Amino acid sequence: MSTPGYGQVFAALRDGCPEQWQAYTRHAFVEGLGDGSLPRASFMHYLIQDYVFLVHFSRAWSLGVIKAETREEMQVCAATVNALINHEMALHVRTCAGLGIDEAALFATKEEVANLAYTRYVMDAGLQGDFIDLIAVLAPCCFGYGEIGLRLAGVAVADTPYADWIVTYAGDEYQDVMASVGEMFDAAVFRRLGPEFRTSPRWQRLQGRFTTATELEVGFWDMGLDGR
Ligand SMILES: Cc1ncc(CO)c(N)n1
Repeated sequence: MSTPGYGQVFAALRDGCPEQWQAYTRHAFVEGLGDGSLPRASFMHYLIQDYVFLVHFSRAWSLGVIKAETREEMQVCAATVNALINHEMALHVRTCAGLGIDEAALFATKEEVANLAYTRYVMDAGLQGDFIDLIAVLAPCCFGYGEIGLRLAGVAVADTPYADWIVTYAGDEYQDVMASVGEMFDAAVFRRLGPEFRTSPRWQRLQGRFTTATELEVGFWDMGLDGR
């Protein structure tokens, strides 16, 4: 199937680590969401950790407003922070509330090491580098879930209990934000590295950040499965 377009910089980074990208987006956890075979306990373990993930992920996106060099960059980062806090996290709150887990309990959840490692790596990469270092390390999370959501929406069995999750990421709200992030990322990289960005001395570092974040996404799914 064709891959949705989130811009040419993302496509170049993704194509620079095909094995890791495959391990992330075709992980057993993901396949279990689509065919409904994922154990409920694994899903809940993942979702509660993901709530905490999103708290720190939102903090990292907020750093984008600080590192931005144009109002457009600021605008896309601010809109993403809004989407994460006010929309995506609503899925987690709603799903957990249905099982009697209230938001105070979610916020107080103890982070698993794989979760902690991922978000603090993102935060540190963003603090150390400039705006495009930050977006490169945020990109696998954003676009990976966008790709996974769209693919699962096409192949998931009708009665998967995880339809709400799939729709959250396949839906227009998430996809529209991702399209604007992809456009902004292209413009941000062209602005700093020029159209021949792949030959820039900085490219390998951006690729390294992206690849490591992708590996940490694999670790996050593994953590979810371990919760069985
Ligand atoms: C671990 C992880 N990666 C990406 C996303 C998408 O925002 C998420 N919710 N959780």
